Amino acid sequence: MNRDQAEARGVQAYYPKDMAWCYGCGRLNEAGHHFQTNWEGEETVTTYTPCSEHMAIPGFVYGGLIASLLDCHSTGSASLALYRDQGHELGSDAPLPRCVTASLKVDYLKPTPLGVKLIARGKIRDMNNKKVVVESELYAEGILCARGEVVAVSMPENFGK
Ligand SMILES: CCCCCCCC/C=C\CCCCCCCC(=O)SCCNC(=O)CCNC(=O)[C@H](O)C(C)(C)COP(=O)(O)OP(=O)(O)OC[C@H]1O[C@@H](n2cnc3c(N)ncnc32)[C@H](O)[C@@H]1OP(=O)(O)O
Repeated sequence: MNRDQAEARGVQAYYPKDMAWCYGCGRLNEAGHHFQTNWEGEETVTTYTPCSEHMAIPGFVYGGLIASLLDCHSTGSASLALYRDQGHELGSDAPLPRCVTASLKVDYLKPTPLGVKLIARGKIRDMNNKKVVVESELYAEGILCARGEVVAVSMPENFGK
């Protein structure tokens, strides 16, 4: 995959197979959302268009879906940020940092409409070599509908053991 393709596909296209099953962003999970996150300047961006099955009340998106979007957007953003900090961009051969969610906070500011493209925009607020704090805003048709703050942490070698 070259750098142009990587930019079109996002960081999740680079997760190794055993890390590509996440319900939110794993490309190998057929039932999942396949969120894709990439840089846009100094911000990170993930887009998704929810359909009727993602309903909370008629016309509006279930908050859990918004949390999922902000979650994977943020762990993807954290991987991108650590990777860039190490001097790499997508398309390079160096292994990507693996990040999991330590903390996820969502503020729901406005009802989020179904059937339109949602755009999550993230900023890296704080970072060291194993922790990244990502603040995000979620827009629908230019309206700020939710805010998220995630602490993403490098996945320990002994994760789950
Ligand atoms: C060729 C190779 C390429 C590889 C590419 C791989 C890329 C793909 C990788 C992965 C993709 C996976 C798909 C996406 C995943 C989507 C997101 C999810 O759903 S993840 C599942 C839900 N999350 C969990 O199950 C975590 C469970 N929790 C834990 O495992 C631990 O609690 C963990 C790792 C989060 C923290 O472990 P500790 O507490 O031992 O780590 P300590 O070293 O003490 O902390 C590190 C820093 O984090 C802060 N921290 C830890 N927990 C915090 C919290 N709850 N709130 C705030 N800060 C926290 C600490 O204060 C510390 O900060 P200070 O460095 O000192 O500034």
